[in-house]
Amino acid sequence: MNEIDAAFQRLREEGRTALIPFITIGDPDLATSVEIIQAMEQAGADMIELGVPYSDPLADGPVIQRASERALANARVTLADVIEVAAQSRQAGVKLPFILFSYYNPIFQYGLEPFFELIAAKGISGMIIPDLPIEEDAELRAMAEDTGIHLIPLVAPTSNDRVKRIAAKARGFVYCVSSLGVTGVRADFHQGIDEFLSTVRSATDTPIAVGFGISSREQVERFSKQADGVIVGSAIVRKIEEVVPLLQASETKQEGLAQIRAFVSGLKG
Ligand SMILES: O=P(O)(O)OC[C@@H](O)[C@@H](O)c1c[nH]c2ccccc12
Repeated sequence: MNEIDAAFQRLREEGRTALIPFITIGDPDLATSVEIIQAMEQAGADMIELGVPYSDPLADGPVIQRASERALANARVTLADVIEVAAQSRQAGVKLPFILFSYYNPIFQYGLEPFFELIAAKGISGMIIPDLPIEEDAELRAMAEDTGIHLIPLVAPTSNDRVKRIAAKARGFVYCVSSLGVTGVRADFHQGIDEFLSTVRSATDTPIAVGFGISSREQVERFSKQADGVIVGSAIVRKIEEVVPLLQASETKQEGLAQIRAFVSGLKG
């Protein structure tokens, strides 16, 4: 069974909602990313989105754009580097299911065949490709199905009649975007969010998770009532940005990691 499916089954049995952090790999460097992933698991994350830094992150707000710039400036982080960080984290004892998060271009440049060989070999359980719409994903979807690695689709409140088509093919979970626009911490969400989540829920038996703008325990609790998972990216990436100076000095690195751990565990209450 795919690790993402197993995680959701276990969470359902425990009556819990998945906490799914997103972090940009290579921010501030590749070795520290392994330690941040370990901190996420210690803080209670249930699976994790591993972001491939990209030069043109069109769907990202300023926080994640800056994280990508730091990663690309410090270490010129490639797709293969991100996948290697996942493998190193597994070797270090991290049990979390890994979801590779990448725009389509780095995957296309790498080549679909070698890409799937690599992620299958390195223990990636799912992938999210925000700029690959269902209308154009047939070839990649077929390869994902063959390898048993879940292609996790995004649906937005404006997806309307596409929701059913997207949800029907979903694997792993359906990523329900809570608001229009780019990623980034928000005080409120799309006004029709509750009806939207009900629509997605009724369109599939696949778990649904909500992301975009979520940054507090209250917001996590709010969405835990309607979804099987909650995704938090920018708020965590912003905390990492705040503690980068601590992470980059050996005598304060543990303090930096402790602050990240405290922030993420605070989301779970
Ligand atoms: O950052 P936020 O507002 O917490 O949203 C999650 C988001 O970071 C993560 O899932 C993500 C990062 N980049 C994206 C681009 C498109 C959709 C989703 C994403």
